[in-house]
Amino acid sequence: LLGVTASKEGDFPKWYNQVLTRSEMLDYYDVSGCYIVRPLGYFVWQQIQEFFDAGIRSLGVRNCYFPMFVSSRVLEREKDHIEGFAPEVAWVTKAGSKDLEEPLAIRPTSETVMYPYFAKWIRSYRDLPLKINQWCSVVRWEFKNPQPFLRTREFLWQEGHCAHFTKDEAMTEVHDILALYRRVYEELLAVPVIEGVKSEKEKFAGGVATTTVEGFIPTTGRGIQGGTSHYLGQNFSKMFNVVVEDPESTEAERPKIHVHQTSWGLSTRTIGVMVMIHGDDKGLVLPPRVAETQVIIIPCGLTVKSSDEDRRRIADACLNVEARLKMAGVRAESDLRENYTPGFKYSHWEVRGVPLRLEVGPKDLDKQSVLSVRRDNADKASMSLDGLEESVKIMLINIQDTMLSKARATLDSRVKLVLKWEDFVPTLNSKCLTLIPWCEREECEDQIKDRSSRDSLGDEPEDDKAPSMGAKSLCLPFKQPENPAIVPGETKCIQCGENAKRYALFGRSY
Ligand SMILES: O=C1CCCN[C@@H]1CCCn1cnc2cc(F)c(F)cc2c1=O
Ligand SMILES: [Mg+2]
Repeated sequence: LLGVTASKEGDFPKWYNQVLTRSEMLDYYDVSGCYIVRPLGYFVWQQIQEFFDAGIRSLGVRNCYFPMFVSSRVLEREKDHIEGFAPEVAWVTKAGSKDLEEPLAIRPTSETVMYPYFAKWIRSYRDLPLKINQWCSVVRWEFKNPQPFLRTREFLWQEGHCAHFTKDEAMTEVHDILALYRRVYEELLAVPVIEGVKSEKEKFAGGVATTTVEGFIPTTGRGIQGGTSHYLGQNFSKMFNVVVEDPESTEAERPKIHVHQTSWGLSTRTIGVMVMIHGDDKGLVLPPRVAETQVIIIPCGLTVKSSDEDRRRIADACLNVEARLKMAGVRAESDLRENYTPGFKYSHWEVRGVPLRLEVGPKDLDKQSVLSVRRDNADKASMSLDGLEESVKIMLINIQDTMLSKARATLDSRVKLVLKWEDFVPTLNSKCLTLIPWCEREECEDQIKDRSSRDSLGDEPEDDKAPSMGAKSLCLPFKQPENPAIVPGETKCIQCGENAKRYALFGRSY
């Protein structure tokens, strides 16, 4: 067994690689940008799927499946939708030794695949709302350096696509879905996120508005887009002619109304964010909600002098505790391997992120108790065998809550109000995000990115590495700071001096 030897603060990329591979969450693959999601990692994705699927089902969304191949005619249906993305599109051009009549794109997202069928299926307003989702993989041949889970050339996601008769109904759904994304992060992954709307520059160009949940990686001080829910308006329904007759009209030839659409996506990037935030120098730290093994039971206190009778007594006690916890719905396992020391086993399961360890020794048993050890903060506590199920369940809930509240405290401490431009770059350099009064003009955003990529204030970068990465707008948070509140017409944008409209969250990002 190899534990994690890299330090999270010392060599983050190497640490991240070691945590993922030595916890057995993921393995590398010989196609650059592609990775193998191993069972421990896949279990996390399955918990996310189960939770999110139940959530969208209760919103009336039905799952479906569309082909992964898109003809060039269909993909390039609308030039401006696709133009910026063309370099990322992967194409199939041959079958065997024969060239295909026409090359087929592998779906990078499914708007152009689905919406011709929306036009075919939606005839009357009674066919609305149409609410569908698919769980699938998509391929985007990104050229920026790949990172497991965070930026991969193929990734698993869900993409929801809905059509509504009214804008209000569509907007309500956009926010309902964003709330579900927030719950996936906070309730399952114990990751706090900031909800808001994207700037004009950062939004999905094909839509009208993009709402987002933004995460934060404290080790690098960088923000990360966690999931997006778009209000598409009538852009795509005009492009694909998705119309219904106006039910209110009394004319013979009733006017056609273009439907109001939404689309929303969440991917396996969620898993990378969770690992980066909670992992430590012993390896993976899993929130109990998504841990395949929540409790590992390990015999201890036995020595070479221990009698066979003692060994059997301890082993039986472990199996009994395991059975009781399983009966109570806790995902518990015993590690009774003969040829490994307790210490070896502790490390083995720590690198794998198991949230709670129970040590079962002769002395504990004499007292009808076991020793519990938490993975998140290493706290030890003796637990009576009497009522053990309840004690363990309460402990797991406490671990889940503590992980979220710690991560939230860190996030809160790293978001700084910046009211003067001269504080902007130094705040980024201290691994923080900034909340700034902002004019929301696209050219101002470009200037901010440029002025923050060079260390333009003359203070030399700490080391002579490449100049720091520019800051981008992450979102305009729904929760706006109230002190000091933006005074329309008075408060100025800290970069360009124009009137500020709202506070914007800016930072370096993935
Ligand atoms: O972000 C979502 C949620 C799920 C459904 N799609 C939307 C917008 C996706 C935006 N996007 C994102 N990336 C893309 C990459 C491509 F190669 C390409 F051809 C198109 C796109 C592209 O449209
Ligand atoms: Mg992209």
